Amino acid sequence: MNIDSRYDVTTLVLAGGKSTRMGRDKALIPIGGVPMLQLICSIAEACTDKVYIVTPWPERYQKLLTPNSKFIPEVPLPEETGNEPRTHGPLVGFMQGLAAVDTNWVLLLACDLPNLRLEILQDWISQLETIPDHKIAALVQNNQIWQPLCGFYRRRCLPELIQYIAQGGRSFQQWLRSENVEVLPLEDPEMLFNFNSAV
Ligand SMILES: Nc1nc2c(ncn2[C@@H]2O[C@H](COP(=O)(O)OP(=O)(O)OP(=O)(O)O)[C@@H](O)[C@H]2O)c(=O)[nH]1
Ligand SMILES: [Mg+2]
Repeated sequence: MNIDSRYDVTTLVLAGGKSTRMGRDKALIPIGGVPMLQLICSIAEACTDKVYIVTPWPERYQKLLTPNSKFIPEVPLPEETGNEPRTHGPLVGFMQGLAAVDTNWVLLLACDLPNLRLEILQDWISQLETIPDHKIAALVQNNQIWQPLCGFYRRRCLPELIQYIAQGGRSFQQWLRSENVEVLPLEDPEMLFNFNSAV
């Protein structure tokens, strides 16, 4: 891996979902004895210099914090009323995290990727410098569907993202359809397996 690359990438880990399908907080499910959020942050710390957890409830995860990770507390958007649940989807969480980043690239990760592999992330990071300037993201694609929660975004996509969200957009797929995205290679799709229901 190009040793300079890790310093130009910040990891944002999204941990603000309601785990409705799973029925319990996916971030806390242990994998080999380690809560999944902690596992993801440890892997992220091994390949990027800065790691931020974007969540509306930092106090819930305080004890899991790995040495070089910090919280970005998520706040409701102005149009969200006090009666609504304090969560608004991964795209808004990503936007709020991105606003706090000062590197050119962001590695965005869900908190429920039990098969995440450090060496694959390192390999991707080492290739970031070859991605053409006009591409705002580099993601795995399966059957025309982008895998938005395990891939890279340029920080400069923030103004476009703010605009899309201000217009009411909340869908990664829809937003990405209007952007230039590089396809990331992934031989084994198992790495992107995520937990959604108890099996
Ligand atoms: N920060 C933040 N993360 C979110 C939000 N909604 C979902 N996520 C995260 O996005 C990732 C993928 O979300 P899902 O797989 O849909 O998980 P979920 O929303 O908790 O589960 P469901 O309620 O079953 O959809 C997980 O890491 C979630 O924690 C949100 O509003 N804010
Ligand atoms: Mg969800």
